[in-house]
Amino acid sequence: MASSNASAILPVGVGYGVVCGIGFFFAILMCGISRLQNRYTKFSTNASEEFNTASRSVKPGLVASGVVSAATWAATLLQSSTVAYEYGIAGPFWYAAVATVQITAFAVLACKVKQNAPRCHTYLEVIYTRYGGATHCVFIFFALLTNILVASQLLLGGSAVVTSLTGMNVYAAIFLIPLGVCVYVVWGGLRATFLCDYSHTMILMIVMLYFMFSVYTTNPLIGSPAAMYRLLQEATLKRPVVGNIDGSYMTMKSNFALLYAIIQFCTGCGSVVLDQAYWQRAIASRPTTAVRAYLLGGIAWFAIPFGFSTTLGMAAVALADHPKFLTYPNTMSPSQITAGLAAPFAAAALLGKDGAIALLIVLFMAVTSCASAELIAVSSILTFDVYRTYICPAATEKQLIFVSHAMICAFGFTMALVASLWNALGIDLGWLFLVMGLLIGGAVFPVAFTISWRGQTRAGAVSGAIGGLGAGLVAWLVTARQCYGEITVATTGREYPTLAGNLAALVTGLVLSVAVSLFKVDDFDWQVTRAMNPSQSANEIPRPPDAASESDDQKRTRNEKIALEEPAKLKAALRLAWISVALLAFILDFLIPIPMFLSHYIFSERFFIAWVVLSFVWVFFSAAISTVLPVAEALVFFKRLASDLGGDFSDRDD
Ligand SMILES: NC(N)=O
Repeated sequence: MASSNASAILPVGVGYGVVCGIGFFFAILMCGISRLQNRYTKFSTNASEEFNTASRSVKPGLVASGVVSAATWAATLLQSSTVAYEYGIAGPFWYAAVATVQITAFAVLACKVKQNAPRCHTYLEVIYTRYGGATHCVFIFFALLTNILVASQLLLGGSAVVTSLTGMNVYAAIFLIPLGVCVYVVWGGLRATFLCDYSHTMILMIVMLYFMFSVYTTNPLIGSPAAMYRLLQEATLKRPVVGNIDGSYMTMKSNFALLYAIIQFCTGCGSVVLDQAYWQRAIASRPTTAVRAYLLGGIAWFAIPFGFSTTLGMAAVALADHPKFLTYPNTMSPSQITAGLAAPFAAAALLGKDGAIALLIVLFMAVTSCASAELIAVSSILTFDVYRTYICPAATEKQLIFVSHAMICAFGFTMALVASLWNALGIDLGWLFLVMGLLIGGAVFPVAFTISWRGQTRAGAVSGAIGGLGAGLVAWLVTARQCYGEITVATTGREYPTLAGNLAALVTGLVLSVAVSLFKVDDFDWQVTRAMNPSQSANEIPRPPDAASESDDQKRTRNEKIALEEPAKLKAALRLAWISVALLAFILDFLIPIPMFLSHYIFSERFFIAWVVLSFVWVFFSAAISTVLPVAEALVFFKRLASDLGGDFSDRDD
């Protein structure tokens, strides 16, 4: 089980300090920011449009930072390092390359939702409007399943690390991590999660650079790319990688890394397309900038798993038999590997207690900022798709806000409960990550087609989702039984069963939704979904006219109206999205890895140094997109806020 604390190198108080102290620090900070927002801007957190969609006004830099944050799970840091430890340099590259293309591909859906349902709150509302209640309920199931799997993975990964480094009780960690997050999300809604995303991503970048500079420039145990290269060559001789050419850690010719990439592709399709958190960021952004935000966010996110695990995952390989490694004289056990402990153990070996604390902080930032995105996403589903649709269609603004708040708390508790259940059953992060795609993959294409293909029928959508789930489960269990003779947690978490299940679910969902729809193809009129929620602006609580510079806001509203009325702009954005995604997929998923795979290339020392330099450059570029761009965009706002605050203080002095 992941909760072993034999290797705890920090006192238990540090675990509680990080989880409670930092959690509540951010809760108080975000509550203060929300008060400033209510006082000095026209956006009130007491309006449900603002609470759940940030008034669809967020600029692309902040959305990009939010995309980076929503996509940065515990797994992004831990699982990517696990695959570096298991498969060598190919693991981090495939992890980052596959998921980056999926995140940027969401730009296409972001554009489609702006074109075809510009006033929806959730993608499920589009399904309800197009196909009615029964189909809606089927997809609510898949949506909530996705959120529960993603959110419980966060807590499972986060708590395993806190427990292993500090000895903190694993259940205490699972329940305390979401507590502070619930407080600030209840207080500030979606805009608070964007601001929190921003601050957490900035800290994450700083700590990541701290690790990178230590490992590759100063640390006495490694200290340079050349030393890392030498240690990885020694590791190849002592612990060659099965399925890699010459057992080398320094090659893209890694059969199991390639298998992993396919599983990652299937899992990632589901966790992007079915996660309301991604749709929410598209919905929150301005129509004409949603595409840019997703392209920037996806490209920026690449640096996180790539940079982090090319550093700490590879350091875990290099130092696995060093006396400072926490498992010395043994190497990591299979359960420690699959729980995601390669990176924490490497951090502790490299930098002792400082490294362990830095790792705890960076992981806590990833877990809490993604948890905030999940909380507000689920709250929107339960508020708009369950409460307003089936329980109280005439709900007032006050009722919607009350339900949103209650659902955030309810989901915070539920994610902790489910994570505790996984932990009690002995299921860890690695298992959940590989299995998730086969449970949700069937619904991926039906959901994507709902917003993008007028021909998909209700029967096509439902049969694709349910048929995909059935096919995924059967392929998974049958393969586990056939390959390993029994169905256990261990055998069902292996590569071949999860590969079979993930592929079966995704492909069956695609084939059934297309084939069944073509049987009696639909000709849906997008005007129906474009007309959804027509009176939303009437729900907004008006802010006092002197509370903000109305001229800016009026200008923005006018621009957005123009954008909505100018389909040509959205068409151009869609073309940009398709071209960028195709180009990125070609470069990252074919041009770079496949020739190296086919030619069985093993990195030379110079090539490895260039690879490491690339990871540094990408992390700096990513930091600029996700931390500098949002501030640059908001300079005008900050100037106005400073003058409003100055005005208030001088009024008080008078
Ligand atoms: N978001 C992921 N796949 O780490």
